[in-house]
Formats: sequence, C-alpha cells, structure tokens
Amino acid sequence: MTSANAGSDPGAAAQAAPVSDTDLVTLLAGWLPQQRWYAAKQDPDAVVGITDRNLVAVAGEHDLHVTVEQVLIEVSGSHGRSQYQLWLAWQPEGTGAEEHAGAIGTAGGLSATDALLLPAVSRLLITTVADAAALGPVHAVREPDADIDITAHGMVIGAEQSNTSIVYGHSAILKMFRRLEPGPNPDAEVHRALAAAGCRHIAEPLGELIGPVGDEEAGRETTLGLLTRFYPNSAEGWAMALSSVRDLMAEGDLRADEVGGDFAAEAHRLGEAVAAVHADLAGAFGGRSADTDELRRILDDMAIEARSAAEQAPSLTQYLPGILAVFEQAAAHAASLQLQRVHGDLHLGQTLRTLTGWLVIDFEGEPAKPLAFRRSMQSPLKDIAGMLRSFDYAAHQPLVGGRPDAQHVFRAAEWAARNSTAFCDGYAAAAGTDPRQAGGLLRAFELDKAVYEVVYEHGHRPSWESIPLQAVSRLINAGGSL
Ligand SMILES: Nc1ncnc2c1ncn2[C@@H]1O[C@H](COP(=O)(O)OP(=O)(O)O)[C@@H](O)[C@H]1O
Ligand SMILES: O=P(O)(O)O[C@H]1O[C@H](CO)[C@@H](O[C@H]2O[C@H](CO)[C@@H](O)[C@H](O)[C@H]2O)[C@H](O)[C@H]1O
Repeated sequence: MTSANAGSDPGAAAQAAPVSDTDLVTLLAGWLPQQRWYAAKQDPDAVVGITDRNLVAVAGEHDLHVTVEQVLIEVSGSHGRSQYQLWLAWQPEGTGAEEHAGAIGTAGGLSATDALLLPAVSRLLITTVADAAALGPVHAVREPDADIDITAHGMVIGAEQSNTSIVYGHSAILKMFRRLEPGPNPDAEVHRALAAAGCRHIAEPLGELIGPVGDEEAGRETTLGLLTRFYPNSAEGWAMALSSVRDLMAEGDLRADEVGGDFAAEAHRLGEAVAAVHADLAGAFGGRSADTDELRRILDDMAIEARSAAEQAPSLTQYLPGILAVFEQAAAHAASLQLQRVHGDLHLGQTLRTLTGWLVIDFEGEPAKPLAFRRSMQSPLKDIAGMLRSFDYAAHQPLVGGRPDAQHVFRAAEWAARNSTAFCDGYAAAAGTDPRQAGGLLRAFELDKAVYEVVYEHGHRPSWESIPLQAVSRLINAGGSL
C-alpha cells in the first residue's frame, strides 16, 4: 500500500512516492540483512512487503536537502512475521549520498539513505517532539514540563542495538523503534507510568513520536520513537562489571574482595534499585498472587520454549530432559509466585550508573516476544533471574576464546556468586522479601533465561554460546546459582 502524506505542505502531499514499491523492495534486499535490528537475517525464506509509505517532508522544507519518507515493511518467513519501521532520505543520484555511512542504494535516478543518520533529519525529529507537531500521519506528544534542547546536534549511537537511538549532545536520546507491533509500546508506557510514580531509577521521559501501524482497519496509534533525558556521565552496568572482572583476573590468586574494582557494593545498590522499580511497577499497574493453574501454565510455557530452543540450537538437545525436570520440580512452589508488570529483559546492559545511583532502561521486554506477552503480568523473579544470568555472563565472557585456566575459571565462578549474592541482599533489603526464598522457582527462571540465551547466542554471537550453555549444565546439575 502506498500513501503520500507530507508535513504541513499541501504541495508535498500531492507528490508521488520516490520509487515504486517493487524497486524499493529490491533496494532493501541487500541492506536489511546488514542491520543489527533486522531479525530475519538468517532466514533464507524471508519475504519483504511494503505495508505503508508516507512522505513526511520534501527537500526544501524544514531546511532539508532530502525528501524524507517513513516506510513500514512486513517481513514474513520461517522465523515468523514482523513489521519494521524505516525512515528513508531520497536525493538525486550523484550528489554524494552513495558515500554516506547510511547509504542504502540507488533506484530510478535517486539515492536512498537511512534518514535517521542525517543531522538534518534528527533535528527535524526533535523539533517535531518539542513543538508537539506532526509530520504527515506521524504526530508528537511532549511531556508537560519537558526541557528539550532543539539546538543540540543529533548523532546515532552504536550499531549493536535492537533499535536506532539518536543522542542529542548531552541532553536527550531519541530511540526510534525498529520492530513495531500495533498498540502501546511498553517502553513508552512504563517510562510514563514510572515517571508519574516519581521513580528515581529511570531516565526522565520527554516525549514521543506516534503514528498509525497496521492495515486501515486494524491501524492503531503506536509509539514510533521515545525521547528521554540523556545521562552523559553514566556508565553501563555491563562495562563496569567487565572491568571489575578484569581486575580480578589480573590477580588470579586473590579473592574478589582483596583486589581493586570489587563490584559487590554496586551490585547491592543495583538490587535495591531493581526492587524500587518493581515496587513502583506494582503500584502503577497492580499486582496479585498467581494461582496453581497460572504457575503450571508459566512452567509449561518454559518447557515449550525449551523444546523449541533445542530444535534451533542443537547444543541444547542433550540437556533437554534435565531442563524439563527442573521446571517440573518448580511446580511445588506455587504458593510463592507473585505477578505484576516487570522489565522483561533485564541484564547489566540495561542499567546505567549515574553519579547518584542506578537507572534501569529499555522496558520493551524481549524484542522477539508478542506485544501482549510483553505487557502481561509476569513474575519479578524473571528480572532477578535476568540479572543473575548477567553476573554469570560478565564473569565468564572475558574467558571466551582464551586457553582455559583453572584459576581464572574458579575466580569467575566466585565473582558471579559474590555479586549475585550482593544483588539479592540489596533486593531483599529494599523489597522486604528475599528472592532466594523462592528457591526452585528462581532456578527455573534462571534456566529459562539461559535457554533463551543459548538460542540468542547461536544466532547472533556463536563464539559466546558456551557461556549460557555451561550455565544450563550447572543449573541442571548443581541446583540454583546461589
Ligand atoms: N537515557 C540514557 N542516557 C545515557 N545513555 C543511554 C540512555 N538510554 C540509553 N542509553 C545508551 O544507549 C544504549 C541503547 O539503549 P537501549 O534503550 O537499550 O536501546 P535498544 O532497545 O536499542 O537496545 C544503552 O545501552 C546505553 O548505553
Ligand atoms: O539488549 P537487548 O534488548 O537487545 O537484549 C538482547 O541482547 C543482549 C546482548 O546485548 C542479550 O544479553 C545477553 O548478553 C549480555 C552481554 O552482552 C548479558 O549481560 C545478558 O545477561 C545476556 O542475556 C539479551 O539476552 C538479548 O535479549
């Protein structure tokens, strides 16, 4: 389907799409699989279709030298079906766009570029949010009292993300969601609810870009981009944890509490911060106890996922009976399961240490899961298990690819246990309930996450697959990590 809507200029609205849908699909064929956020990279059966095209600004308007088109594509294949958002910049071929970092290709005498990489387009987007204005069918909401600096230069950060984020100087970060599902985006929804609850452990939301997604009947207002405050002097929890592990490995004969860079005090504070976020999520969205049937369903779903994971990642096959046995044993803990909204994909890379404390970011949940699941009530143990898995990752990742050294392996396990304990102590102190008392259930959630990670690494970083795989083996054979 092709529509040609443009900003506030009725002349632009009359313009046709720069190239035909067929030419556009051909153009995208080589570019999409190179994008980190494109989940169908490994799918040889993937078929790309165009579901919507909107000319949102034409060259000459808004100080732009390019024409900007928002394109929604649907990709179907053996991986399933998903919808993605693209922002394309068009300009005449031969004007240098082909050399640009975001160059996509040429068709019909025009060059296409990933528009989000162009400073003029990033300026247009932040100005649209600051003015609570519209770009064709895309409109913006600005949070009351949001302080938005539209003069700050926008720059896309890091390639290893599920979405594309533009950082504006030291002031704001705009995350443009790549994979879209019609309806409320949990990242935007949760940021807004937690800000209203006065939560100190999230990035302050500043505004949103919103547009219709889906066919004309099902088309629903959907968050396309989320603008939050940027914390320039923050460090990612993952980077901090890795440098602590490196310090430890440098002095292989000393314990974690005897060398510099011990992370345990930070892990404790992080536990307190996650407990505070959970309490605010329960306050904002409600919470309740799960009944026996619900617990059974959760554990059955883990078993279904594990069976499907073993088909995708053959390294899991030998562990499958042990995995299923752990889920079966966990059913005995029905009484202790609470349900509420959670983060859903919590790991050290989703945490930022500012000068004053920890922030939790990226409340989208697991990107590959359906929206209804990501917005559903789940167990906070899922997030806690995610963090415990992340301590295990940080401890063992520096050993990947090297020659096994028994002392380093021992120290890695010690670092993971020390920081997992500190995290749970911090969580228990702030929440008043100790996640370790959920015993078999926490272990089931850790195992569920480790199984997910084996598949994730199999697809994205095969040399890291051994990290979660060894954890699967440990969790089956030796009980929980704590
Ligand atoms: N408010 C912020 N302040 C500083 N850095 C941030 C902020 N939000 C995100 N980042 C950085 O951007 C990275 C990607 O953000 P994230 O929300 O996890 O995106 P994605 O969903 O694409 O993975 C984070 O790992 C962090 O380094
Ligand atoms: O951050 P995303 O929402 O894109 O999450 C996906 O990618 C993560 C890797 O970036 C992946 O996390 C796994 O690796 C981390 C180290 O890079 C580690 O800290 C996590 O514990 C581990 O799960 C995450 O699983 C995936 O959903």
